[in-house]
Amino acid sequence: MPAITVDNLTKSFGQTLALDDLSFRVKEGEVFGFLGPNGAGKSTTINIVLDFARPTDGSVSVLGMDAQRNSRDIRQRTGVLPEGVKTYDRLTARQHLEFAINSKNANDEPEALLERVGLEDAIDRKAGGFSKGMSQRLMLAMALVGKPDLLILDEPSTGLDPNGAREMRDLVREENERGATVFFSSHIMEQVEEVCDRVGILRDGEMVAVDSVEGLRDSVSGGTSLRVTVDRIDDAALQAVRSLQDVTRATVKGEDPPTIVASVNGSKTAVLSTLEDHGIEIQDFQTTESSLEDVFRSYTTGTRPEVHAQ
Ligand SMILES: Nc1ncnc2c1ncn2[C@@H]1O[C@H](COP(=O)(O)OP(=O)(O)OP(=O)(O)O)[C@@H](O)[C@H]1O
Repeated sequence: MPAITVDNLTKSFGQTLALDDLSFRVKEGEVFGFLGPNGAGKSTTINIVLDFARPTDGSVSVLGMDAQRNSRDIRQRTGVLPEGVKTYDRLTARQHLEFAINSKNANDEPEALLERVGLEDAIDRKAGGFSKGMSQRLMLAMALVGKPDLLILDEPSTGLDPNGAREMRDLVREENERGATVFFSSHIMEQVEEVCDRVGILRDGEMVAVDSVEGLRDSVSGGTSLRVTVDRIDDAALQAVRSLQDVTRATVKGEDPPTIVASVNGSKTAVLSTLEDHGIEIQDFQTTESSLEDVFRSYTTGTRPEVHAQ
């Protein structure tokens, strides 16, 4: 049973079509990164999953239950970090957690939870004096209450410094190892790379790709750039490289010594052996993965790519 099933979901706000017949699944036990540029519809989707907003059409089921009819039961088993941190100025960190623990009938210790998010020293301070990152950490600690089966985190790294962002990734991993399914949104591809089993890319309310980060990289043409420094190059050798099945492009940069820059989707050794077969001596070579920025850009700007889904 998937942890989240979104079927043909549509949401309009007046003339704005925020979600357009959106369908996808989040498998039980996986970390699923929900990516998209500003305004793509990530928060709208999450709000419908949590029944904070109602769909115009379509349906959502969470942990096998209908998102609208069983929202109370779903929330008991789900930890949520909503978009836009809202803490209560007059309550301390401890009081925030006591509130969350009571409402979930859980038996967690506030100290232990705050320690996990690096906020133990501020346990008896009022949240009104917290920085953005501290508030975000507190909200995250609240999401962890009751060992939820599903964690839904909307832009969890907002307001966190690089250390905080790394700790956030560690927490996601720990929770996943405990058995929780994690669904989190981000508009920064790099943030999802280390922790996500799969990534879904949303654009204008439609899913344009669902795959592993590796798979997404491979799907973008010229996924890897190979640079080969050689003693010399001739037309025949260059044409032979260009005609290889896995090579989408090959150019020569520099003269002394020349460097061949090739976009390769598969085997890189074929490029090297083809050059050697033409009597060309390889002095050095290196490969560069296309950056995740490139992948994200290729799916979210310009003309729409073919849907690449698993
Ligand atoms: N309450 C609302 N009223 C009107 N339009 C809305 C409302 N909520 C969202 N929208 C519109 O729906 C679209 C999707 O917005 P949404 O907040 O879901 O995007 P997002 O992917 O979460 O963006 P961001 O990364 O900026 O948070 C946008 O065009 C937005 O203006």
